[in-house]
Amino acid sequence: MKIKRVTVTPIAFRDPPLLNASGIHEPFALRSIIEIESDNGYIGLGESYGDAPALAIQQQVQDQLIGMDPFNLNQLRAIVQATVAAHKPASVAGAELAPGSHASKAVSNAYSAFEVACLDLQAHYLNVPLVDLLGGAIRDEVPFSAYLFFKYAEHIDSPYPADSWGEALNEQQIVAQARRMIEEYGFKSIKLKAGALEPEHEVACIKALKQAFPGLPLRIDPNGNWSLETSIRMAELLGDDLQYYEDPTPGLEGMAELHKRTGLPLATNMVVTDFDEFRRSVAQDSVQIVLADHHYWGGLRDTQVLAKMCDTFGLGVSMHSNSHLGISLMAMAHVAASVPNLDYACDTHYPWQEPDEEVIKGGKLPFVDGCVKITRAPGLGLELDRDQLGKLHEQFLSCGIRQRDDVRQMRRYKPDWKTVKPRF
Ligand SMILES: O=C([O-])C(=O)C[C@H](O)[C@@H](O)C(=O)[O-]
Ligand SMILES: [Mg+2]
Repeated sequence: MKIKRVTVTPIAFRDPPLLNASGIHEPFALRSIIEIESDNGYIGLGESYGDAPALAIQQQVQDQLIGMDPFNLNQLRAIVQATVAAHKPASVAGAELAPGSHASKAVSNAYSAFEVACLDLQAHYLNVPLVDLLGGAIRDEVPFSAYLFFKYAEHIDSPYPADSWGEALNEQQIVAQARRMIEEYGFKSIKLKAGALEPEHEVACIKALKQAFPGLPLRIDPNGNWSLETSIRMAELLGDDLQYYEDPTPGLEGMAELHKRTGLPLATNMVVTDFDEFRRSVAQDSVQIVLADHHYWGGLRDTQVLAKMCDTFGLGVSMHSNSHLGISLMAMAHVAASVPNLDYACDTHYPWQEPDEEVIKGGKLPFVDGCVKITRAPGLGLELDRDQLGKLHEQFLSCGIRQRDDVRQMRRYKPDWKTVKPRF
């Protein structure tokens, strides 16, 4: 079996005005959809970053895969490495919130984009679910958490009508957002994206969530926007309210000191983003839970390696997300299903994406009781809806955004918005 055709299609989909440590989401999020077709008619799908630098590498790799055996993932890695070495990728503004967009992650992120599509193709050829190529499913239902954001009701100068979630800036609105998400999807744990408003206010929102949903595990993620002192002060207010404390303060050293001073379990997708940082983190006990993300950790199989390393060094493992569609969700679910020590519900932005903006046949994937179900369908069990792909590609062409920049977007609301970090 040989690869006959590789297509990388950039897409844009509507994204709500979600607040974070950098600023605010732009009205469109970018992704790329990868299709790999074999000479005997099988197709594998992948989804990755659609920002210009990531897209440029994917487009440089795509034609080099023609004629390759889709089982030869070592050859894929070599092609990606040579391509990245030849074209030094540009750095990306605001990459800390989307670590896979960072130039240093160019190999792992491009490799991952094509690895998922090759594994999907292999699994279709063998007529088995993709997870079988990862050692088989330890669980066939993968739990996800309700991922809450502070948000405005609508985008500034919005190119489309407001989303149905409304404003969420105070305790009542955040509890209402959680209630809707839990009622619609059945999530059994809650994450609050923080680092956007005053820390005491964000902690008050956690307290309100605790009161409204007693017994549900809670997490807060200020994306490194709190100083060490603020993080300690908030830890005192939070007491034992949290399942884990995600990236409150920047840097491996800051997180190590915070853990030493509070004893709280710290999770990260910011200070441990590759195996070198993993090694440095273990040496100083910076974090206790690593949030994996196959998009920048070098694919599904390297995510399994990361999970094994976490197990070896006594760390927990959970999963990070960025704005994404169903191919990414299913790839996340398949690898999560294969990892024995994935003991936490994974993050997902999927509920924030609009129901009419999915590129797979059948529309948006369901969560049942907060879980994505792994079926026995071959591969990821997904088929592309070409009309939808075309529509979201047209939207990419017309939306004018080529690189995520939450700071630039916030300056449209607040012209003197600073990038200083930590802000609080
Ligand atoms: O856990 C995280 O840090 C994220 O999910 C990063 C994302 O970029 C999030 O901050 C967002 O979507 O604004
Ligand atoms: Mg995070």
